[in-house]
Amino acid sequence: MLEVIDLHKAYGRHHVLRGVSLGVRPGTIHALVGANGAGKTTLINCLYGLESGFTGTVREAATGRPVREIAGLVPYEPYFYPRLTGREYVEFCLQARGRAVPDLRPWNQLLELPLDQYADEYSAGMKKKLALLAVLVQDFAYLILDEPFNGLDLEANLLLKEILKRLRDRGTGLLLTSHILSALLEVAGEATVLVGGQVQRHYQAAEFGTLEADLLAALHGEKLAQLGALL
Ligand SMILES: Nc1ncnc2c1ncn2[C@@H]1O[C@H](COP(=O)(O)OP(=O)(O)OP(=O)(O)O)[C@@H](O)[C@H]1O
Repeated sequence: MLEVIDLHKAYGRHHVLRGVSLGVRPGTIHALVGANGAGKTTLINCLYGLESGFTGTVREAATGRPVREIAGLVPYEPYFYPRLTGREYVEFCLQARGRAVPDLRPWNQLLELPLDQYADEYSAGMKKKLALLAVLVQDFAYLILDEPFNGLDLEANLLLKEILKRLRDRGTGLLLTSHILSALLEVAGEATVLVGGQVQRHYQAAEFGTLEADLLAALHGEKLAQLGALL
């Protein structure tokens, strides 16, 4: 299991994460839900070792290994060096981990990327797909996907949901963030709601029915009261 225990992170005086704990189990999709600025990306960056200067524990519980050794990350905004083709980017990711480069065609028959074009000239959706391709060909035990549906068209969204469910069924543990709550809750088995850098509540799938109403109340309590006076 990927474990986050009592994670605190501040940027200067801004205390962004305040005692966050959660677990991502193998064979489950765990949704990380929260408003803009709630701390989701910061949590992922701490978990993956892209941020330092935090307190608390982030690790794979069974082995104690650093998360980035056993997990693949699709960041919120994947970055690609100029003049690197899609194919070269995937090869670079694999070589950086000392892994052999497999035949990319089977996965790319699904994702349909122009792998011989420069990746920094791809559209936003194609960039997301390329970052996905780079982790899908690596067979990680865990995947951390920050807004994976962002920028994808309807077809790619449907396909991605199916890919995620099949990975889960094969035992992969997945941590997902998305502002598209319906897509997230459709695939997730559990969810953690972050409000202002704190865990507001952990939900199991059977409790998802109340999640939207709870979020509305937590984020917009005052506005709801105002709306009540209007409508
Ligand atoms: N490098 C940084 N330096 C200073 N403040 C930062 C930095 N990165 C993030 N923050 C602040 O931390 C807070 C949480 O940001 P974060 O990106 O983790 O939120 P988020 O939940 O992922 O939001 P979104 O849904 O908009 O992506 C925000 O107030 C943001 O301004």
